[in-house]
Amino acid sequence: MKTALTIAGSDSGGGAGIQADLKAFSAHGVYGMSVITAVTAQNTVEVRSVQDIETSIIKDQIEAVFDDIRVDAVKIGMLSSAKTAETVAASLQIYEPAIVVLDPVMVSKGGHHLLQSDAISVLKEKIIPMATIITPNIPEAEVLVRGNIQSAEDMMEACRSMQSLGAKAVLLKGGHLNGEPNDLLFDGEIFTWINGTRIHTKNTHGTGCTLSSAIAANLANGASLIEAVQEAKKYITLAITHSLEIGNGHGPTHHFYELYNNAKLVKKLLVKGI
Ligand SMILES: Nc1ncnc2c1ncn2[C@@H]1O[C@H](COP(=O)(O)OP(=O)(O)O)[C@@H](O)[C@H]1O
Ligand SMILES: Cc1ncc(COP(=O)(O)O)c(N)n1
Repeated sequence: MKTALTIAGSDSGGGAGIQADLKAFSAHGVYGMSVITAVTAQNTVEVRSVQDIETSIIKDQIEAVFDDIRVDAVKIGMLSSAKTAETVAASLQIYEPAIVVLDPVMVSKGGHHLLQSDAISVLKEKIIPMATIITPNIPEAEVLVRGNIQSAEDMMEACRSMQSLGAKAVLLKGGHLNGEPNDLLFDGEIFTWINGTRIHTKNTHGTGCTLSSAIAANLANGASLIEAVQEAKKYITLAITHSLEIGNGHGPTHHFYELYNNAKLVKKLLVKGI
């Protein structure tokens, strides 16, 4: 069985962060592991408080996993502080994981800051250069490139600028712009639009976490970058289509194990002509 490790924050409400990542890994048939960077007291409405985990414990968690278990892919989410980002960068440098999917989480759907501003330079200088792919949304990309992104041309320019920070590829998510949620993949040479259809729901808590974890799981399972992203887009679309009316705020996406796996099985059988 392939394995994936998420390095991210805990969401007590279960919709985003570590909890969403592990659910997405399982739905893809990948063995999930976790390094917790921060504990958030959170539900579908708000983030009430955040406790950063001591950096020595973050380092220990990373070492405990890598010293014992083969890690096929790493997904990085909420890093919270500059010292946490420094610790994650230094620890990963020792193990040099081949696949790193970075979701540069900055602000929650409810507007709570999940990354302190002095951590942005560490993210840019030390974490992004080790990423196979980074998956910013529009507001996160605007912080990383220090500019406004409104059009398709702006998205292309932002991708180029972020890729030049050292990531192998960039998936700029268009969900925060008006119109269809079309994402743009740039691998350093080719631009590919990964188009979507907007689902009208408020239940989008954890969509970014889910998408990046699905990409990590697909890469762990041996998919090419473009296949990993295209399949993950199908997965997140299904997960939003069947999102859950849980809580009073932004409800979580549904990690639709049976439907997702059945859909893949039917496709396989059709290809084989069975
Ligand atoms: N209402 C929606 N309907 C369909 N797809 C969406 C919707 N909102 C976001 N997406 C897609 O979900 C994925 C996660 O994006 P986004 O919500 O922008 O992430 P984040 O949680 O980082 O803000 C992207 O592929 C985006 O295009
Ligand atoms: C621990 C943690 N990590 C990430 C997010 C972002 O998810 P969203 O953008 O859907 O609020 C979150 N709310 N909490």
